[in-house]
Amino acid sequence: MGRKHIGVLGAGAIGQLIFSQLSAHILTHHLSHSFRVDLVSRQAQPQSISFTDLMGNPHSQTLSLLDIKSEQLANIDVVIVCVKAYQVHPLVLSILNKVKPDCHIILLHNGMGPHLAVAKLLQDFPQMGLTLATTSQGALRISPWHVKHTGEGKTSFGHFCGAPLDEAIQKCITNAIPNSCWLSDIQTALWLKLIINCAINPLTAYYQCPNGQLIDDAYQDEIKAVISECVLVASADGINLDEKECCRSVLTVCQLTANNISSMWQDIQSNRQTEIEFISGFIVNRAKHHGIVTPANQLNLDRISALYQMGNA
Ligand SMILES: NC(=O)C1=CN([C@@H]2O[C@H](COP(=O)(O)OP(=O)(O)OC[C@H]3O[C@@H](n4cnc5c(N)ncnc54)[C@H](OP(=O)(O)O)[C@@H]3O)[C@@H](O)[C@H]2O)C=CC1
Ligand SMILES: CC(C)(CO)C(=O)C(=O)O
Repeated sequence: MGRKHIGVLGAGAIGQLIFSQLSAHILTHHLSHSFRVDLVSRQAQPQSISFTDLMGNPHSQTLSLLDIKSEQLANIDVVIVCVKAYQVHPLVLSILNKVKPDCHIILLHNGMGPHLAVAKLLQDFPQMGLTLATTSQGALRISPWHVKHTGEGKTSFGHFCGAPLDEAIQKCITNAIPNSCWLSDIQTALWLKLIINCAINPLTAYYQCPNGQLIDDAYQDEIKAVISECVLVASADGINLDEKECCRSVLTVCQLTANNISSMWQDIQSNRQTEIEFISGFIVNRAKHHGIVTPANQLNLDRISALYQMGNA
């Protein structure tokens, strides 16, 4: 096997975290003859990035950084796309003709929907394949090139369509990322994460509270209504989830991340575009497709869209 080239696309919080984990693994296990990892960015290029681990220890990672427009994209065997849900489709569209004809694409983001559009794009690239992933690791970008690992958590990967990912690369990725695994059924894991985001993100952004506050009785009716609608839509989409288990998972995440400011509340605070269209919006759209009504998710979609518009008026 020749040296496999992994490109981490998107030098944000999660992209820098995944890049740091992969490059530390390749370095400490002397695997640089088999694997190379580059962070692919559209930003000006520093020599190194800083990474603060969960214990608060600082690390400096020599950066192997490619410009998104570089011709070296043509050497990449697999790209791990770590951008916001609304950035996925334009980014993938912009690289498809630049990477290897059999390049494998891994999407790692919150929310759901972009994979369907990407799978459509891949119909014109029959040698390519698509893997989907979800993570509950936490990362915070302290400055453009300094990311802090803020929470450990599981990362799951699974095949979606096209050619499957080379097993040696799969193994390298799961060995490098703590608590990560390859699942035969990634869809159920993605739906569960989607439901957690539908329940927590819009409510914390609307009520302007940390995740832990949603444990209060005052929020339980709203949370249950959101989850109940999501489970119904998931079932219509062929994914069977237990409503009570979903409620327990949401509660557990609120407890484990009690002091977290959800990504959606952070986005609203900074007047940044949110991922609401791919969280509550995905549920509302799939519900319409199946003729199901989802007033609780529609309310969250409307509330967050209005908050974003107010912030940008
Ligand atoms: N942060 C976290 O703890 C967690 C995040 N997630 C999810 O992971 C995904 C990524 O989140 P996060 O890393 O926090 O987001 P960030 O906004 O920090 O990172 C996204 C990065 O992608 C870059 N980017 C966007 N479009 C392009 C493009 N066309 N070409 C090159 N680079 C591009 C952005 O560049 P620029 O800086 O120039 O805009 C930015 O650096 C989201 O879906 C999020 O919800 C999931 C779990 C935890
Ligand atoms: C799980 C949760 C809600 C943690 O904050 C998250 O994924 C987010 O903030 O986007």
